[in-house]
Amino acid sequence: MTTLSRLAATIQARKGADPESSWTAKLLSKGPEKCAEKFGEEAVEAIIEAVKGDRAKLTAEAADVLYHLLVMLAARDVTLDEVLDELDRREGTSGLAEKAARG
Ligand SMILES: N=c1c2ncn([C@@H]3O[C@H](COP(=O)(O)OP(=O)(O)OP(=O)(O)O)[C@@H](O)[C@H]3O)c2ncn1[C@@H]1O[C@H](COP(=O)(O)O)[C@@H](O)[C@H]1O
Repeated sequence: MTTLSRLAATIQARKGADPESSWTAKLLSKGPEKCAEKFGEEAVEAIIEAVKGDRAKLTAEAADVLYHLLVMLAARDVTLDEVLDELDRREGTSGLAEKAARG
């Protein structure tokens, strides 16, 4: 199992858990909208560090982004495997070719 798939499994296991027992359970208990808002906040924090160019802070913020992305997906019952399948489907297709095909 990769780090990301282990984290996704942990997050999945937190669904329905006592909100007082874990940060993830607490966030999930607030609903998908709150999870999405939190993801947005973490993404903005990562953007700020990317613009500033601080590698260590960007690394930490990127970890927050990945965690909060997985929580947001779990809140809407989208699995990491579904996202990875979509990436697999795109593999080998140039981004430029895909954009051109869209017209
Ligand atoms: N990777 C993470 C992770 N990254 C960030 N966070 C938490 O996300 C929160 C977001 O930070 P903020 O500073 O934005 O939060 P805040 O200011 O306290 O929150 P607000 O009041 O602003 O909403 C922090 O409390 C972090 O601890 C995480 N919490 C959990 N995990 C993973 O999830 C697993 C399960 O955690 P629990 O659900 O807490 O058991 C852990 O073992 C980790 O592997």
